Amino acid sequence: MSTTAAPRPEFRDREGAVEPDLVAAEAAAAAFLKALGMDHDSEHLRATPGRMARAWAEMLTPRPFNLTTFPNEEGYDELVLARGIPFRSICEHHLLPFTGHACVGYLPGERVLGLSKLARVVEHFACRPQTQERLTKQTADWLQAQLGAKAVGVVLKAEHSCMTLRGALATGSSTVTSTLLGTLRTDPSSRQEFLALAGF
Ligand SMILES: Nc1nc2c(ncn2[C@@H]2O[C@H](COP(=O)(O)OP(=O)(O)OP(=O)(O)O)[C@@H](O)[C@H]2O)c(=O)[nH]1
Ligand SMILES: [Zn+2]
Repeated sequence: MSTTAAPRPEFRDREGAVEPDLVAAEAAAAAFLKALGMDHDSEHLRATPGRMARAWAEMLTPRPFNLTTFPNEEGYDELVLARGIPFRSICEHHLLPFTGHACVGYLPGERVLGLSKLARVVEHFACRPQTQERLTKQTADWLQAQLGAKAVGVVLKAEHSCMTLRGALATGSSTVTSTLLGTLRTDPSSRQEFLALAGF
């Protein structure tokens, strides 16, 4: 009996995005350090502009991944939640990192998503200058559009270094954001169940 493999399209939503120019980024990093009065001729700092360029390119370039879904043969109709997904992103206001954990869940329809993809989609949208609100909503909207899920919930809790290591110096503070779609938004008991399972 022949079986037909389920489609596994590679997810890239930034077709046509400009590849990082590491040579130009290194020169800009060197100029940046010089403008801040840093002597990058010292042995420790000599290679720093190149490291800066590669580090920022790494943090701002999403890794493509396969959208592996499976038929929901058992008709599983309860929430699927992945909790404690670590993520790091870059605040678009200061270009400083914010880091935390995500809880991503959905109520399956005809297909279920490979579990690791719940983490990969957060990482995907995190690899760009972001606000926490947008990252939360993009993750939820993507899941709903891709899966035809009956409900989607995303909660992020993060520490913004722009707020803790400088400026307000609000050490230890964290920011929580959530996007609930479908029945998680409209049905108070489903919403309550999701938030209880999410542990927020
Ligand atoms: N809503 C939202 N604001 C953010 C996020 N990341 C950083 N910010 C805020 O963006 C704002 C930028 O404010 P500005 O007044 O232009 O910048 P600033 O002078 O450096 O402000 P301070 O951080 O208060 O020193 C700050 O209040 C940051 O806390 C985010 O993900 N969401
Ligand atoms: Zn910031």
